[in-house]
Amino acid sequence: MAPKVLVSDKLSETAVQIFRDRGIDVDFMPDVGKDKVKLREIIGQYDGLAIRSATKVTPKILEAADNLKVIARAGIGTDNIDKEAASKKGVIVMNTPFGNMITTAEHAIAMMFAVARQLPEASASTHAGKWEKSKFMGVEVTGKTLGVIGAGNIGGIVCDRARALKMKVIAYDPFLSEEKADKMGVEKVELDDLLPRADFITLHVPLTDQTRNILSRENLAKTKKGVRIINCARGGLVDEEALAELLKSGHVAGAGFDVFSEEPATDNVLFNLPNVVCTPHLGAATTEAQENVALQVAEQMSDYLLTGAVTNALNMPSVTAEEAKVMSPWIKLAGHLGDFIGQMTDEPIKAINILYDGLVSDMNLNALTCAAVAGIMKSVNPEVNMVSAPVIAKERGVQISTTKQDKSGAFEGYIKLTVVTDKRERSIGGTVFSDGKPRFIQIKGINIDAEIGQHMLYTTNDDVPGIIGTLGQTLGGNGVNIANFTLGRNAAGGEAIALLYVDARVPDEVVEKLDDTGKFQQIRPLEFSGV
Ligand SMILES: NC(=O)C1=CN([C@@H]2O[C@H](COP(=O)(O)OP(=O)(O)OC[C@H]3O[C@@H](n4cnc5c(N)ncnc54)[C@H](O)[C@@H]3O)[C@@H](O)[C@H]2O)C=CC1
Ligand SMILES: O=C(O)C(=O)COP(=O)(O)O
Repeated sequence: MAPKVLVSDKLSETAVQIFRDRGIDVDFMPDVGKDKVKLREIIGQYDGLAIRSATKVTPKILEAADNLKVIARAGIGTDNIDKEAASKKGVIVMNTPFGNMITTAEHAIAMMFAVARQLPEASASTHAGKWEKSKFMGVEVTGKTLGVIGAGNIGGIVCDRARALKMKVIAYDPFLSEEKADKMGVEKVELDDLLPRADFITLHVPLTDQTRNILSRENLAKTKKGVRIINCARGGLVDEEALAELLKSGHVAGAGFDVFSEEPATDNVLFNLPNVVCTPHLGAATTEAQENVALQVAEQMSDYLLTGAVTNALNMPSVTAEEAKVMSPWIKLAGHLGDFIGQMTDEPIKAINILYDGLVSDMNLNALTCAAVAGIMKSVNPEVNMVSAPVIAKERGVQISTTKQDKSGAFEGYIKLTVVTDKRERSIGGTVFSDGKPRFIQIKGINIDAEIGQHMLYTTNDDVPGIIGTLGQTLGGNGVNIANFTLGRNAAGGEAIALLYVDARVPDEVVEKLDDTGKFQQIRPLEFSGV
C-alpha cells in the first residue's frame, strides 16, 4: 500500500504534485493544522505530516499519530514541533534548512531600511494625502554598527548583505569560530559587548530554552540609546512589554518585528507604537522560498517513505539513498544482534559497546548504532525504533560507545555488540554474507555460524555427550521440526552453546522439558524493520 501523507499547512501545490508523481497518497488540507481537534482525529491514518508554522505538533497530536513515521517542516524553525515527544514516539523530524534562508535574510534587511526611514508611516501618510516631508527624518545605515545575534545560515547572509551596505558588523554567536568570523568579515563579540555598541540589532537564533527572552528587560536596558531592533527570527526572543516601554520612552528609536510571542498576533503591545514596523510572519513568504521548501519537503519525505533515505533530520542521522541500499542488511543485522543480546540480558544495562570491523567500519556508523541500540532497547520497550532508541537509552543512563577497526579476521567485516551490566558483560557478533543474509558468528566469545531464523531457541550447557540426541528427540517427539542447528563451544568439556532455528514457536512446556539438558531460552521473533 502506498504511504499516506497529510499536508496540514499552506504549502505550495508543487509539494502535492511531487508526492503524487512519486506514488505517495497525499491529502492536501491546508487549514487543518489550525484545528487541533480535527487534526488529532485524522492524524492516525498518516505515515507522514508536512507542515509550516501554523500546525503545532504537540504530545497530544503525537499520541494519536499511530502510524506516523515522519514530520517534515517546510521551513527552518521547528519550535512548533515537540521534538522530544516525536523522538520518543519514534517519529523522524525533518526541516529544510536552506530553502528560505535568503528570503528571510532579505526580509530582515528590508525591515532595517523600513525602520531607518520610517517607510510604512511615510507611505500611509502620503496615501492619506498629507505631504509630511519634514516629519519623517531617517538615519543612514552606512557606517553604522549592526549587532547580529545568531550568525548561522540566515544571520550569515544578513552579515554579508550588511557589509555590502558598508556597515560595521559585530556578531554574538557562541558557536561561531574566530576563523569563520574573520572569513565573514565580522567581529565576534560577547552579548554584553554587542548590546551597548550596536545601532541596529537583528536576531537570527532559533527559539530554544537558551535563547528564549535573550533580549530580556535587563539586556534591553543595556542597549545604546537610539538603537533599532529587528526580529525576523521568533517571537519569545524579545521581552515585548519591556521593548514597548523603551520605545515609548524614546530609548529605542524603532523596531521591525515579523514574529511575535503569540501568533497569529491580532493584539500585541508593540502594535500602533511610533516607528514600529510589523509584518505577519512573512520572513519566508516569497514565491522562490515557498517553491524551494515545498519541493524539498516533498522530495525528502518521499525519499524517506519509499527508500529509507534520511535527509535533514533533527533526531536521526542522515542516510543517503545509496547508503540505505548498501546498509540495509547491516542495519537489519545490527538490529537483530541488539534484539538477541537484549533478550539474553535480564539485568539493567549500564553500557553498550559496539565494535565495527572491516568493511562495515566505513559505513554510516551513526545509523548502525541507532539500529543496534534499538534492538537492545526492545527488551525495555517493544515499540522502540532507531529514532527513539537513543532517547530511551539516555533516559536510562545507558552509556553508548563505538570503536572501529580494520579487517581483523576471516570476515570482510563484522559488528560486535557488548552489553555491560553490574554483574557481567555479554557479547554477540554477526556479519552479512555476500548473499545479503545476516549471520551470527559469535556469542559470548564462542564462535558459531548461525543463520538467523524467525523462531529460535538458544541454549547454553556443559559440553557433555548425549545432549544433542536428547534435544532432537524431545523436540521431534513434540512435533517441533528443526530447520537448522548450530553448535559452538569454547573448549572440549567446557561451555557449549547451540542455536536452533525451528519452524514454529516451541510450546513453553517443551522448553521447560528441555531445561533438563541445559539452560534454554526461546528467542522472541527477531523482527527488525529499521525506523
Ligand atoms: N520569520 C521567518 O519567517 C523565519 C524565521 N526563521 C527563524 O530563524 C532562525 C534561524 O535560522 P537559521 O539561520 O537558518 O538557523 P541556523 O541554525 O543556521 O543558525 C542559528 C544560529 O544561532 C546560533 N545560536 C544558537 N544558540 C544561540 C545562543 N544561545 N546565542 C547566540 N547564538 C545562538 C547558532 O550557533 C547558529 O549559528 C530559525 O530557527 C527560525 O526560528 C527562519 C526562517 C524564516
Ligand atoms: O522557516 C521558518 O522557520 C519560518 O518561520 C517560516 O515560517 P512559515 O513557513 O512561513 O510559517
